[in-house]
Amino acid sequence: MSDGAPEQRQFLRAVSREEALARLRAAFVPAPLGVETVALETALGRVLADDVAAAVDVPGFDRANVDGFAVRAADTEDAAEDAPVQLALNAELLTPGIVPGVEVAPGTATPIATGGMLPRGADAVVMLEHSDRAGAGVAVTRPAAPGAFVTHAGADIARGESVLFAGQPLGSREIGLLAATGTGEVPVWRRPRVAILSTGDELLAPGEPPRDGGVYDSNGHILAAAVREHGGEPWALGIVRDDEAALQAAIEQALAADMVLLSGGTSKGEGDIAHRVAGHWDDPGIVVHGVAVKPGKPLCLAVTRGRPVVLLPGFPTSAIFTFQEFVAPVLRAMAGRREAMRSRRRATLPLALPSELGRAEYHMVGLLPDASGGLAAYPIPKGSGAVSTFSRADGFIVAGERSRGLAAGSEVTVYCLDEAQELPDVVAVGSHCVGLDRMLARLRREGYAVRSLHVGSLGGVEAARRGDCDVAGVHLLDPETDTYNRPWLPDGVRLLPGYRRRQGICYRADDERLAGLAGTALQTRLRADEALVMVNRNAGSGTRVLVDRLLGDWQPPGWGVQPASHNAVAAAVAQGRADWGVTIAPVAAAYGLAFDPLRDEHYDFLVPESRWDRPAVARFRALLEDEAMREELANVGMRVDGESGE
Ligand SMILES: Nc1nc2c(c(=O)[nH]1)N[C@H]1C(S)=C(S)[C@@H](COP(=O)(O)OP(=O)(O)OC[C@H]3O[C@@H](n4cnc5c(N)ncnc54)[C@H](O)[C@@H]3O)O[C@H]1N2
Ligand code: MOO
Repeated sequence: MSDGAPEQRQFLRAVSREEALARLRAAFVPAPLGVETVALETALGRVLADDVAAAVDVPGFDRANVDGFAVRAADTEDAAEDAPVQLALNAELLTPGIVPGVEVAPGTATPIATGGMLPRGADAVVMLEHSDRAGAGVAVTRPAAPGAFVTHAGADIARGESVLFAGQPLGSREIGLLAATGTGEVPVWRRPRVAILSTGDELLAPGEPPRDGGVYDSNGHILAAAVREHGGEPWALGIVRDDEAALQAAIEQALAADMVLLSGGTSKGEGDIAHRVAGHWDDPGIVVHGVAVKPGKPLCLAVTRGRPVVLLPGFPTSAIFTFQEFVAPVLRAMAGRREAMRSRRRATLPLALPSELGRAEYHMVGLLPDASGGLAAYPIPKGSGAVSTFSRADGFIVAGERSRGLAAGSEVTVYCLDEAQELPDVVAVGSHCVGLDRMLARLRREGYAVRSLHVGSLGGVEAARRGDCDVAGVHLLDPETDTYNRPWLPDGVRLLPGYRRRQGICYRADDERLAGLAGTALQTRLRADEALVMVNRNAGSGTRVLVDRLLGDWQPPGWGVQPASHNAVAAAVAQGRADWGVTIAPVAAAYGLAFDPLRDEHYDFLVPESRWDRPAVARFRALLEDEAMREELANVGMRVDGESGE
């Protein structure tokens, strides 16, 4: 473009994951960066750069394994309970660390402690329990075979034996081995230094006060921690503004590292400048821009001055997912580590999962033990723009480039992100609610292991039907019967009445057009003033039914804006994108908005019959009757008094 407008370059042809990895490897062959020697105390997590052979035997001498007497086995051959063999005691006591000075001659014995060094002449130890000490002698009541209760020198680790090999990551167990062989320092691979930059004018460092339009830099921090987990040394360079010169300077500084990671600005928007900076390099510079995977399409892989420079997408789940899939293997190789193998599990997919043709789609899932002893994989319905998607998932499933999606009930392979979860005492799924959060927090404090997964009300209904959860929190309004939740109750599932959340109209308390108005007066004003903009709710939500009733045929300005959560409505009003909307009282309060009640929404729990009497579920049910709990719920705006469930 010539008019000064930012250039909008097309992505290079989006390549497959395999092709992207192959191109990167063609331009950069990852290898360990050099050796350094570190003290054993600081070796945890490092990777051995050389084999380590034992310089000593372990044990270093023939060692007694019990408290007793060092003897010649042959002397004890005829010993018996009723015919003990008498041995004369030598005048020394062999505690650990004492080098014996007296030979065990035939007919004699030397007192020895566990860990003591066997003296010349002795070839066995008689346990204290099989002897009677009498004056200057000892009566042995059981024969000892040669070698009894003795560990010979080098039996544990022999001098010269290789105890650990190059490439071995050092955990506590390896450190124990090294210490036992007297190794005080170890050769390890140098940790690759990875510079990490986050780009975007909107970014705030965690700890800074929030501001309108601000976004906390989560990518920089999750990446730094992940770099460390894979054996690198993060070099956090913080936030760079969307300014080409500033970014260029920051990258120049960052290239002192062994690898550079940037996130944000990979896509095609006007502020997306990172790839433009990388576009100037030709040594070889960008090798991949665009990968046929979701999340991660805009990933950009470059190599300059012999270093990989990776431009990760700004969306948090895309950023960390592409880091794990494309960058971590390279980083590990540079750290001297092998590629990590993800453990896999088979699971059933309870809900259908549509998928785009042409991109391999990675769907994050939460795993729940199902009724038949297997696992159910619940897709986490937030997209790659969400931070919580990757951070809360147990693993992911893959729908290939040619897949249009997976049917409900499919058997799937789940690639696990973490090692096995603790088996929970109580599994809560469904729609998220701060009231439920408080109840689960209480259960946790009481010692129950709680697992909660936010899969929406309909996901909750399905989980309850399949028996994959203990309680499913739902708030579904059937407009035909004007009833909450009960119409969705599957066979074999009970309804546990929960609490009610007051719904009503929210507006800014300082909006002079509305201040102080309530009830009919408020609604009349909303209709009268055409400058007042509403924010609607998504079709299918219980709140939308309420909004539709409130509006009738009227479609005020803002009607088309239809977010899917109570919080989004309150945020739109608080931030001035709209002037009023319908939300629940606790959310309106959290945003400091005025609130005029309309009716109550019922938030209830679906409990599979088979789980009703489980101790944790019984406790959960009891909590709804508990005075202190009710007070806590009331404090966050939940109404637990009176009838519920209808
Ligand atoms: N017209 C198109 N738009 C987009 C496309 C496309 O193909 N055509 N691709 C979409 C996809 S897929 C992704 S993924 C994103 C990637 O966007 P960018 O890499 O350019 O990232 P930004 O625009 O800078 O930010 C996106 C989003 O992420 C937030 N962000 C950025 N950095 C951080 C950080 N360090 N910590 C937390 N959050 C961060 C940022 O505020 C934005 O909300 O592009 C789509 N668009
Ligand atoms: O492909 Mo983007 O990385 O989905 O979010």
